Amino acid sequence: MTRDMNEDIEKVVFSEEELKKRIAELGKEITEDYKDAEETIYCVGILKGAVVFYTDLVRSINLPVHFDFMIASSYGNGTETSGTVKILKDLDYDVAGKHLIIIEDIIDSGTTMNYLMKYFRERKPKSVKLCALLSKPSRRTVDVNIDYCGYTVPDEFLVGYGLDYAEKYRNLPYIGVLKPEIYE
Ligand SMILES: O=P(O)(O)OC[C@H]1O[C@H](OP(=O)(O)OP(=O)(O)O)[C@H](O)[C@@H]1O
Ligand code: HPA
Ligand SMILES: [Mg+2]
Repeated sequence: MTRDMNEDIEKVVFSEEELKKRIAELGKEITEDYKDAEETIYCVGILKGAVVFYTDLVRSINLPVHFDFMIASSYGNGTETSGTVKILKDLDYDVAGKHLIIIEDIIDSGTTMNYLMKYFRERKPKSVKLCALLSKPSRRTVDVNIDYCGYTVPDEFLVGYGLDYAEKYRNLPYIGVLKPEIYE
């Protein structure tokens, strides 16, 4: 078995350079939208998938923001959602009256974010918006409103840039499609 992850990739969907450019645009848009906000802005990353996108995005937002994270998981080791969202780590802060920007890697079936959005709204923030790098609308089973979306993607299982298959490939610097023999 090779240790070179690149050999498991059928095609690159978004290169490192493309991601960098698009994330800079998202950061600029967010900076503009929140430039007059008076209350604290919390950037909430949904671990583990969002970790790579989160660190790049927050550095392209030119405003003071606070960091917080949730750990949520629903996929286990497969390519299909289990349908049940497990919260493994809650927010650290009381976010009532604050602005929340939820940062997520991908909205696929929508199960995770539909569940988490209800959870965030119950915490009575001043506002809550969602920034997702990727959206796969063809797979949606529940509605999710995405305020800032990096790219709309077709129905393919993607890896890299935080996205995993059975915990692997998260540290690829680009987003790609796995060769079918890897997960069949
Ligand atoms: O729209 P959905 O169908 O719910 O899929 C999207 C979610 O699935 C993945 O997380 P996963 O549960 O695999 O955990 P991870 O972030 O640790 O990879 C991904 O990071 C999203 O959080
Ligand atoms: O396409 C995907 N890749 C990795 N993890 C995911 N979780 C939901 N969709 C995906
Ligand atoms: Mg996730």
